[in-house]
Amino acid sequence: MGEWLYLVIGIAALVVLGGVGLVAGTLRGKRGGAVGEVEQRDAPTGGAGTDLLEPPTTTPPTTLPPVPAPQAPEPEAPTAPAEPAAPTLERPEGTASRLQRLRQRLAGSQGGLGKGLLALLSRDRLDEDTWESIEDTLLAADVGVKPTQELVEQLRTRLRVEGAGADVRSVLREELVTLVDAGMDRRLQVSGADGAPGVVLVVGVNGAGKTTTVGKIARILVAEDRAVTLGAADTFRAAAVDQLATWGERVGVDVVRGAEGSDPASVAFEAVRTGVEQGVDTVIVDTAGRLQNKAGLMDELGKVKRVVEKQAPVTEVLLVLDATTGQNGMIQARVFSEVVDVTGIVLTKLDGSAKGGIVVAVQRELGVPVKLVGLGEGPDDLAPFTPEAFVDALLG
Ligand SMILES: Nc1nc2c(ncn2[C@@H]2O[C@H](COP(=O)(O)OP(=O)(O)OP(=O)(O)O)[C@@H](O)[C@H]2O)c(=O)[nH]1
Repeated sequence: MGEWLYLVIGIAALVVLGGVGLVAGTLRGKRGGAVGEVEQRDAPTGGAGTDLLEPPTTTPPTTLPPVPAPQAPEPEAPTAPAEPAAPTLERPEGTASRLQRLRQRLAGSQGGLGKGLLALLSRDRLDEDTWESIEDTLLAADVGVKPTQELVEQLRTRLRVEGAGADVRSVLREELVTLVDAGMDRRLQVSGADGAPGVVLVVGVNGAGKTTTVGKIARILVAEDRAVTLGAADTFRAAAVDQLATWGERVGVDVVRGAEGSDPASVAFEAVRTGVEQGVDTVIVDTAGRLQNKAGLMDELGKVKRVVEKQAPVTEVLLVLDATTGQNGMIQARVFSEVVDVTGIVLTKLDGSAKGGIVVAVQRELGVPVKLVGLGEGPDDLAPFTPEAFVDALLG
């Protein structure tokens, strides 16, 4: 009996131990499936009890950069609707510095004429050959035949009378100033009467520098704190209208323009009407310069002047001439002066021509003073014409 009891207890103990092992094995198998095959194989295994109790590690692999926590997008600050940037206005160059700068340029382009004359006149003997060379020098500079003969005659007389002690330079200076005619009134008529604006019509053939000159005059007036309106009545060339609009924008001056090909007279009328309405000091009108025939030109410019004068009297008609065109320029000058009452001449491109003598020739031809000279393509390269400064630039 005792032996049977030992046998039953032994079997019972074996059954209990086997059951415990079976349960533990099953539990271990369940945990491994949850983490994944690779990790289950490589992970260091601790004791069976610890695996069961601790939560699976969630540490990310160190080779991967930490994933930034997603952030809620920041609300964008409300932006005010963008306002168009105000154009930066240019400040045109003041008169004093412009004149000083341009005198030097004039001396650069015209100095050869004066120096050439001085060299010839300073010879020990002024024989016929020398006088002929003096004439040729003046003619080559476009002074014109009659003024050349007059000047040579005057110089001959004075140098003969004053003899060997004559100051050749000052004699030449005086005679040149007389030739250029210091007595003419060269002021620009840019002011109107009775509260009306001054009205300046700018005429001339295309390419002479009309539009550029209108822009440059506007800058001179703006530099003098005058209110200005521009009229783009050169409606035959769209680019001329755009060009003028740009000149205006740069100094904050209104430009009245019409559609391409519209009636120049109506644009001119509108420009002056706007100027009167806004109470500006000066309206400058750029006109078209088609020279296809005199009758057509006369019709066009005559009409512009007539309609403009319904608003305010025209105070100045400026004829723009390209100094480099020589005799051609003189022919144009004649035609324009027959069509409109030219009151002043603007000689452009004197910087690119050694033929400053055209100043004398054109004044003689038209009986009208040169009032302004263009001395470059820069926006402030326009200067009032003064005979003394001109002659000094010639003589260097
Ligand atoms: N060197 C030099 N060039 C000038 C001068 N004045 C004008 N120009 C140039 O001459 C060219 C013609 O000038 P514009 O003002 O367009 O001539 P325009 O008479 O109005 O001609 P359209 O616009 O065709 O009617 C431009 O390239 C100007 O820059 C000047 O005094 N010196």
